[in-house]
Amino acid sequence: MARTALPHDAKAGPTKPAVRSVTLGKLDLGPDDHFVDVGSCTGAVTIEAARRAGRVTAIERKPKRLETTRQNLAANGIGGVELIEAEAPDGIPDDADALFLGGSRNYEAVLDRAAEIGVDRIVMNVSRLEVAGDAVRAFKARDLFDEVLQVQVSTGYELAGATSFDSDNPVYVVSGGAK
Ligand SMILES: C[S@@+](CC[C@H](N)C(=O)[O-])C[C@H]1O[C@@H](n2cnc3c(N)ncnc32)[C@H](O)[C@@H]1O
Repeated sequence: MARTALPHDAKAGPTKPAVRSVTLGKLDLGPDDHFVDVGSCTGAVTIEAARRAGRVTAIERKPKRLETTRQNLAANGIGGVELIEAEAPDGIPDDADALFLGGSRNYEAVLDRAAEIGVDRIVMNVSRLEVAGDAVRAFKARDLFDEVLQVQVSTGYELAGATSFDSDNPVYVVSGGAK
């Protein structure tokens, strides 16, 4: 798999590489899938999803960040992604097979829409504990819940000829889908 270059940054994001791996593992994308990235921001998840899914739609409410998604997609040589400036659930297409919530604004309405159109795989990443609890309850209330993971990653770096570790904050990865 090609490395993901993110030469253009944004105030939020990117989803860290190891967390992207877990997220994309849960999404299990293939060539028949239409994937929707809600809150595409730097485009880090959009780019890696576009290498796997047949179709990708990226939705971002902030125009500057959507432009960052566009620039980073181009920097990775990826075309064909539909970019929508909207605040989801607006913009979510009827034929979505898999959906990622990287942004939590309106997430209950996004889950309502995902349940209504029968999205098969849904992943939401959350960093704040209380929001994670609320998100788990929201997945369960709509019969969308499968699992929540707490992902905590430490990355090795060289220190005095040996290896030490830098820790990232934990991320809660809530996953499931319409039954
Ligand atoms: C933490 S960032 C996502 C990071 C992204 N996955 C990446 O790798 O760069 C959250 C983003 O979601 C956007 N966002 C939040 N709620 C949204 C919604 N309902 N619709 C569209 N964008 C949303 C925010 O503007 C922000 O850019």
